[in-house]
Amino acid sequence: MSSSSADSSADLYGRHRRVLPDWLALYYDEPIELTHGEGRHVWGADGTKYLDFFGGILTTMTAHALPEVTKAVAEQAGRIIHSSTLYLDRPMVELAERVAALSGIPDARVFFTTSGTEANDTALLLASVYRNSNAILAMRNSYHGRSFSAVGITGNRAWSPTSLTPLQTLYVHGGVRTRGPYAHLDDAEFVAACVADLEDLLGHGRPPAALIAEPVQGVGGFTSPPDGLYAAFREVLSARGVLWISDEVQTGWGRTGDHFWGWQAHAASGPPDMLTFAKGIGNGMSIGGVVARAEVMNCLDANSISTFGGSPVTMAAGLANLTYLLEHDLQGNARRVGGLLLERLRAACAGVACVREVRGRGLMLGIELCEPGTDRPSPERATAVLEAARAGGLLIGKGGGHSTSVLRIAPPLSLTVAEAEEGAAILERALQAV
Ligand SMILES: Cc1ncc(COP(=O)(O)O)c(C=O)c1O
Repeated sequence: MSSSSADSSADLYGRHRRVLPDWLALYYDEPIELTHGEGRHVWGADGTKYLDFFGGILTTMTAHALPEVTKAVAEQAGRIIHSSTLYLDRPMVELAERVAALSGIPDARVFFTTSGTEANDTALLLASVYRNSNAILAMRNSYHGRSFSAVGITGNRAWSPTSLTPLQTLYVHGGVRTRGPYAHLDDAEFVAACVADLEDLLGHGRPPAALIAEPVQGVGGFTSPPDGLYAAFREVLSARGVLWISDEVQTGWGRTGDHFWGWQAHAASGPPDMLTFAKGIGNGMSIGGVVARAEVMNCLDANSISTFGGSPVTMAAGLANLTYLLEHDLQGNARRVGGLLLERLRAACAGVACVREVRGRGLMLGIELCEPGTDRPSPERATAVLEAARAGGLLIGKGGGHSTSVLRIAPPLSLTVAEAEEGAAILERALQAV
């Protein structure tokens, strides 16, 4: 079944440590080697079955080993694996048509990449050229990827190892409602204070090309801005011609339940000028991309390609996955089962002293942990709960920016009610144990 016939997972870990970078994040004291999956479950090399509440960091959107996707990939691989953007690529055109129609962006053009990072890099390039400015506004606590430009605009120091960046970034308040200098204000006052900050920032330096924002901060710990904040920002920015880039890498494809895209929760401000996507669309195959108004997308006057972007095999996976997602209304399932799971988790956490907040939308739920009786984040407890959940047969994620004190729950969108109950019970026991 796996390379475990050659050596154990522990030996593999030793080899991993010798040949891969130290900064490559691995979960668990004894990291898990996954060999296969089915539906919402995965199996370790030692035969242990896990209920998967993190879906490969929100990439397994529909289900593990979904037969429709596997078949589409195998059939396309049997025809041609790669042709590059130099030749016509039918699956790419067909997926672009569907994504453009779904995006809500008028006169939309789609450019496919191989990751969320590359998608954001492309959006930043387009914005900079379109506006003739390399100044970018980004939200505090955000995460946008690991390229030089993307880490440069990532407002989460834990993920941004350099202050040297090709872009001039200005960080805007508002990503995190409950921490920072404005934590004591109510929502309306908070919005007003953040807008005043933004206006102040706009008074300095060169006019920014764009603001990039996640509708719900993902790596930052599944935090949503208060109602009205993004709409108020949009009003200030569009009056000055500053573009809005919605980073939908985590929030796209119905993940948040109520909406297909995260930006739709802030719909008063209309569709963004650009949106970037990745993760779930390929159900694990590497697809990323940018959707932009034609005028913005076509502003480049130099040739540009992505050798592997839009590759037929990944596009075939995307088409099959998207079809399944829509035909089975997995967004609706995320809303219903996610709502039940949220309720169940809130009940499980009531009275647990180290739980600061249980929050989220759809199947993007977070449990923030703190030192009991204080407001101090507790990354140690988050790690301990992660380990205890694993011991109980459940895989979850963690996040939360600098402190990594938020348990992140983001199962495949086909999660059943029974599985939600089962996972919540395991988590409840793990929290009690910690
Ligand atoms: C919101 C957001 N943007 C961009 C990225 C980068 O995507 P990738 O890891 O595919 O490069 C991530 C990855 O977690 C993300 O969460």
